[in-house]
Amino acid sequence: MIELRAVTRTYRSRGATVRALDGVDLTVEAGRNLALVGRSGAGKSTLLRVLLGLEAPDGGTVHVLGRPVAPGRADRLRWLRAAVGVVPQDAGSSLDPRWPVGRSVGEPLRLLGVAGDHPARVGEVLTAVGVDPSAAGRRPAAFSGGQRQRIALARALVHRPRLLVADELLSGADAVLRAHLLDVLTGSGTQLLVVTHDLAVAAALGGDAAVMAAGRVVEHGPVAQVLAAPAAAATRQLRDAVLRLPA
Ligand SMILES: Nc1ncnc2c1ncn2[C@@H]1O[C@H](COP(=O)(O)OP(=O)(O)OP(=O)(O)O)[C@@H](O)[C@H]1O
Repeated sequence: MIELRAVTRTYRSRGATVRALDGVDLTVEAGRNLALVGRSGAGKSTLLRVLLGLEAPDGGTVHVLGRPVAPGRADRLRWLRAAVGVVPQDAGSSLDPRWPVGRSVGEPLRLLGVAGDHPARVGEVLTAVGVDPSAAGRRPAAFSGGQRQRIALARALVHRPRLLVADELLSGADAVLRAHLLDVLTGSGTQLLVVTHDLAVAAALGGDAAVMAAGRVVEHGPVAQVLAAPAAAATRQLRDAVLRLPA
């Protein structure tokens, strides 16, 4: 599904050089859920931007479904947009405030030229994420932050992508909403790539975890194994920081 080889991305800001990606190698087989875990600044969002063809790496290669990914004209990346649904960071604010939410959710169907009854599919996917489809005519301001997150998730799932990429979708959510969103994600039948700084979220997703630190993937394996015997210092640090309720 995903193959990154020796991917580097350097930023220069105010005279300083930041190696956001410092030789990333990552292979994700089709059908395996992945949590991309790391502290703030580890390079997770940069990796996603490169993976989604939003930004070019300075070096290395990026393939999705065996096809090379590079930034370019929208029509050249249509296959990638069809294959990958994206819930952006700050998902609740990603909806157009002027549009009824049903229009935002249905937009990928229109842009990708998906055949079928669009309003029916929008209603179906809103129901799946726990939003009453009869509210599809309202604008985002009429919904709570949590509901807007659900709607952004519906928009990412509406065209039945092969892979769903969610950047920190679960971190901002309250515990009950988080549990619900996890159920929706794991029940969607779509392969998942979830970015999180919380190993507890990775554990709840099951599947694999790839841990990033200082622009590299320092550990990658089944999440149970990563948690039981973390090989990298960065993983141990994240594991020891997971909040636990007192007994
Ligand atoms: N456009 C940019 N210009 C300059 N530096 C950048 C830019 N984007 C990212 N960086 C730097 O690259 C490094 C990696 O950032 P990135 O956002 O990928 O990390 P992250 O793991 O996603 O962090 P967070 O969890 O806080 O979103 C950081 O040091 C960041 O400051």
